[in-house]
Amino acid sequence: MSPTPIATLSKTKLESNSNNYLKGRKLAYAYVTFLAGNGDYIKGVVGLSKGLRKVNSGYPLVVAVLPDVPVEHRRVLEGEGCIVREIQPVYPPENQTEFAMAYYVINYSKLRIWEFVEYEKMIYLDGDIQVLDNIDHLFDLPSGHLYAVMDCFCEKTWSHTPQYKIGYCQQSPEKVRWPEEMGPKPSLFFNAGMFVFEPDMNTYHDLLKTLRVTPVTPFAEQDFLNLYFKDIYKPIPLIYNLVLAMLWRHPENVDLEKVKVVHYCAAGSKPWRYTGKEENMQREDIKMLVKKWWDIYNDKSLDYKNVNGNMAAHVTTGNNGEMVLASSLTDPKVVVCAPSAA
Ligand SMILES: O=c1ccn([C@@H]2O[C@H](COP(=O)(O)OP(=O)(O)O[C@H]3O[C@H](CO)[C@H](O)[C@H](O)[C@H]3O)[C@@H](O)[C@H]2O)c(=O)[nH]1
Ligand SMILES: O[C@H]1[C@H](O)[C@@H](O)[C@H](O)[C@@H](O)[C@H]1O
Ligand SMILES: [Mn+2]
Repeated sequence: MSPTPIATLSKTKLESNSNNYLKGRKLAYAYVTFLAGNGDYIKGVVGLSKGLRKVNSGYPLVVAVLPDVPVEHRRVLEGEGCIVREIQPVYPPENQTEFAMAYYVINYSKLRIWEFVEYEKMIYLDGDIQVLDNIDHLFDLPSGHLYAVMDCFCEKTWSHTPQYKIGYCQQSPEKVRWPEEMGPKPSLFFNAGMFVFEPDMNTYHDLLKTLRVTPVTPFAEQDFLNLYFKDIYKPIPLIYNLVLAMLWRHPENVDLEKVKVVHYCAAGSKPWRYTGKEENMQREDIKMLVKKWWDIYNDKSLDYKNVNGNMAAHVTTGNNGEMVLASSLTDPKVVVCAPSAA
């Protein structure tokens, strides 16, 4: 049985809390990212965690880790105030992987985050994402939908698709129109590096069941999620997930000043691996964004242990096994979820 959600807990318990910062907030919200392996993506996650703290996010960052993430890396993340949750790998059906880019296969494991039902709503962020501005308000979007930013089809990573072959992109659908003879226009397609979703056990089981009978395609879980959620998907503005290629493919759509979330997904743009050698990587806007990431990553004042008087908060376990939210400001403990009856 899953923990009792906050809504069913006694009101007085919450109202008796005197901390204004926590008042009126739904506490069963969290950010979530995903980490696999013992490589350098942990740097991305640490950078993301510090970025969320810098913008005074009111919710914790859960890191869903695969079993191959070494214990030292888990300790680093906990030391950053993250909640580390181990998940088991999800593999695509056997004999189908030949069609998937091997690199993406691990990403199917991301489906496990639907299992995190102690949270009512979560915002998933890839480890190669940085937040430049607070996006907590996205938790207030009406429930019942999956929210994400529309992808761009113009990079070579899309060369296997009919869209790429004819030069059609949903970001500028008037430039090259979708020809009638090619059938119905493809559904809107989101980039799966960022999305707002509601964990739910029924959805979780159905996702895994459906995956078993779904052919594997090049963008792996990104294609799968797009297919699965196509009826409830709602696009949100690109300021919530700037896929870097937008800067040179659709500059007319981008107002960099307004961007709140940057996704370093273009080839050669991961800040912790940046050399500036790959195509487009010498652009001034890219150099500026890579520097921004490093400034956050290197900022010691954003380390969890150094944050005093900041509104950082994390979920911890109380004496009776209940989940509590502890703020570093006054350390009031507010029950988020009652202990599991299981
Ligand atoms: O060795 C790895 C590889 C990936 N990751 C995690 O998996 C995420 C996805 O990988 P990338 O960010 O490198 O992938 P892209 O942004 O290039 O790819 C996009 O397409 C992918 C298709 O599988 C996913 O949907 C991904 O979320 C989406 O942003 C990473 O951010 C990171 O959180 C690791 O932890 N270790
Ligand atoms: O448009 C994006 C981009 O090209 C990324 O580099 C790729 O990894 C994504 O999955 C894709 O959707
Ligand atoms: Mn990514």
